[in-house]
Amino acid sequence: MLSLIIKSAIPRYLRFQLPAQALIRTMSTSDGPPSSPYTTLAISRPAESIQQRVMLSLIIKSAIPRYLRFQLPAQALIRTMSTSDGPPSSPYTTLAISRPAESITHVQLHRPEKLNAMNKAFWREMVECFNEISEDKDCRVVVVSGAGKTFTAGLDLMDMAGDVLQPEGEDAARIAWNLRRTVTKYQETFSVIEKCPKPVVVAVHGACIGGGVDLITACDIRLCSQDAWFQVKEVDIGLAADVGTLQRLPKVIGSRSLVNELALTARKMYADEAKSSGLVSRVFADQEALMAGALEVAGEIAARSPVAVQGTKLNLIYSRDHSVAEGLHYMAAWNMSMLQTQDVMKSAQAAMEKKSPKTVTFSKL
Ligand SMILES: CC/C=C\C=C\CC(=O)SCCNC(=O)CCNC(=O)[C@H](O)C(C)(C)COP(=O)(O)OP(=O)(O)OC[C@H]1O[C@@H](n2cnc3c(N)ncnc32)[C@H](O)[C@@H]1OP(=O)(O)O
Repeated sequence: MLSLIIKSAIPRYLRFQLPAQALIRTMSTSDGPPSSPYTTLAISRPAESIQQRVMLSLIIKSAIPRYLRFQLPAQALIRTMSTSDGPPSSPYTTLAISRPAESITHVQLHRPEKLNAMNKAFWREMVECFNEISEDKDCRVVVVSGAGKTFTAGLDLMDMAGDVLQPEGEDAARIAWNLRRTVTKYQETFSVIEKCPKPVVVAVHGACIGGGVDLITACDIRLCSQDAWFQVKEVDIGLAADVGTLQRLPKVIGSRSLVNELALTARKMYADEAKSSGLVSRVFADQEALMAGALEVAGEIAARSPVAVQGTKLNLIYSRDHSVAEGLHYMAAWNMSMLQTQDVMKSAQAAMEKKSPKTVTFSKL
């Protein structure tokens, strides 16, 4: 029961494996029953150690969502967390999460010894992570990168054998249904990036293979280092890419012929061609410059009105998938509410005073 409470109390992407005890007694309200953030429910923990109280108090202060929180400071201390079996500073086994600067969340693919190949945990954890980020008011922009010598080697060919090669089911219909479920589930792993209202900047170094291309085409801004290469590898392993590349890449790269060539031949595309074709917007000399560049772009986004930024992302994606007339119609409906934000007045005033948007304080969204 308590483990259920703590699991729901702290966003997973900011959480690491907590001891079974939760610290609920530390919370109190003036107008409700003692030891509770509620007015109609009293919550208590009959026994707990002081150590647990101190540790959990720190975590709760940094990460607890509003519905279980009572007047806490708005600090997020992601770096203080660690797990025994995953990367440092992360509640996940395949992702390392950090906050390199205010309002920026860095999600690093983190299985460097396997070239960040996408195993079953990865497909699940990305969904959990981005769903948390979507709700995290302290995050305005996300940077995605890969740990180790390469961005990602794509689908984990060892781990996926069961799901893909030996799907369960008593007959063809049931096998097919299970496969459909699997593919749909994996599609969500990258669709969550697109659904996340916070812009996602991806920084690619080294190889970006198969599922890696699916991932980056769901991101909003793609940057790479000079050593990066991209490969729509799926035909080489006997399948049609099924988690986003065939749907999104044609909307990213202008040339349909080039998309077809890449997807049908699995040839590698190197950084310069990725830039000239529009797959990436900038190429940096090396990984260090790439990460500095990605964080700089993220910083520019984070400094602007989150109402404006998130509305821009949502409407760009909507317009990509609709006619101009439909996009304009949607935009008008969007801005009939969003133009009422204080952010317009604050930003316009800063512009009139020739000040950077970085000097303006915007409320959380
Ligand atoms: C429902 C389906 C959903 C999604 C489908 C997606 C489709 C795809 O992603 S298709 C693409 C699949 N990936 C590949 O085909 C790439 C395979 N890997 C390679 O070709 C090479 O590893 C390399 C990327 C060219 C790098 O070569 P190298 O620098 O020589 O390193 P290695 O020694 O080969 O690898 C180091 C280490 O990583 C393991 N590894 C690499 N790739 C994968 C992978 N895709 N799956 C699992 N493991 C991988 C490799 O085995 C090595 O591990 P050791 O334990 O050290 O042996």
